[in-house]
Amino acid sequence: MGEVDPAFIQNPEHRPKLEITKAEGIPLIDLSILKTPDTNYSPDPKALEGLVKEVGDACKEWGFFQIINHGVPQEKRQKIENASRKFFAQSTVEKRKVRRNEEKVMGYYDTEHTKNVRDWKEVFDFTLQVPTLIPASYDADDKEVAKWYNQWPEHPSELREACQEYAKEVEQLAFKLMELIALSLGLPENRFHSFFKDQTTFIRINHYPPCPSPHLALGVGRHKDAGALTILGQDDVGGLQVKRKSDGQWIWVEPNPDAYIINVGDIIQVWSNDAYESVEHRVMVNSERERFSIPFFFNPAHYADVKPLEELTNELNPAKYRPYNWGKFLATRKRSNFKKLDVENIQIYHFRIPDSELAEKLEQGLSIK
Ligand SMILES: O=C(O)CCC(=O)C(=O)O
Ligand SMILES: [Fe+2]
Repeated sequence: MGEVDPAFIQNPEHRPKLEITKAEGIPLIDLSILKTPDTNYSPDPKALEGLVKEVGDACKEWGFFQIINHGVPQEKRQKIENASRKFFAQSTVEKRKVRRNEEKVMGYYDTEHTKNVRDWKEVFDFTLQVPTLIPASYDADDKEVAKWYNQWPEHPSELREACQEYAKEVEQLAFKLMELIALSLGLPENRFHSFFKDQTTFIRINHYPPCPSPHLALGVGRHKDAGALTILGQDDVGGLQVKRKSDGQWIWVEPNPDAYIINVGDIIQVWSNDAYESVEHRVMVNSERERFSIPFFFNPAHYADVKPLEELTNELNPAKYRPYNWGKFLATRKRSNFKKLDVENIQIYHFRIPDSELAEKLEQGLSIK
């Protein structure tokens, strides 16, 4: 990646301003009360109630928050970061030995596009479950299921173990967070667990090299995460910006290498019937320092039909989405990642029930009362 190829250049309205808005940041939440000193430990109910409220408020107001004292050992995080640095420092030829393609969906990739503009980054993807089952195609009538396997590079040889150990730790955290989110919606704490039985979760290691034109390109263009929940570790460089719900301003997320950034994905938005929204974010690059980040995309089983939870809908708050199959949604997304399509990617609003129809349902609901 030398000078800026036109493929990387954002339309003027999407180019980042280099003077950044630091404003009041996304909420910082301390999870230390969840730490389990022994197996019979359960947190003080009052403290837990306070924590659940903090999580619920953050999901409602921002769709994003940071957590500290999250229980993922610093040493595991260091190990994956160190191995990743070594991996990306190699030549393109070496890295492309584990290049992703239409059949092998996991591995190295350096030409990803977000909203049809190329991202200034290279990535390495791996799944948690091996193999991960996923529909073979995006065609709704095709019932064939394919298997995703990981591709591990020869160098550095420690990358594989570092990734697997890290994934186990973050997975536990992901379940804990889903419990807090369930409680915050007034649901039993294990309400979401079964969706993740045959999860399609994957982890991405992002490397953003220094960019000669940070005012024209983005590390990742504006987007929302399609899965349930994202747990993002980032180094001390910074670059992530979140679109503030209250006024649509792009807010810089102050990097804290001890914390994780959590964001609600599209699936939680649908499950919660819009009580919590998946929020747009993007990544700025800079001309001096490379940056690393590691998102963990917590995704349900491919056969999950995503729809508003019955407990969260009623005649006065009818379901705002038609059900959609997660596997087909993901397969459609993966397909367009490879080709720079001129059409818009599949989005949850394609499944949204039109307001006029919702108003009609609401009227019917009211007349029953
Ligand atoms: O690198 C980051 O801070 C965020 C990356 C991201 O949003 C993504 O990969 O979906
Ligand atoms: Fe993202």
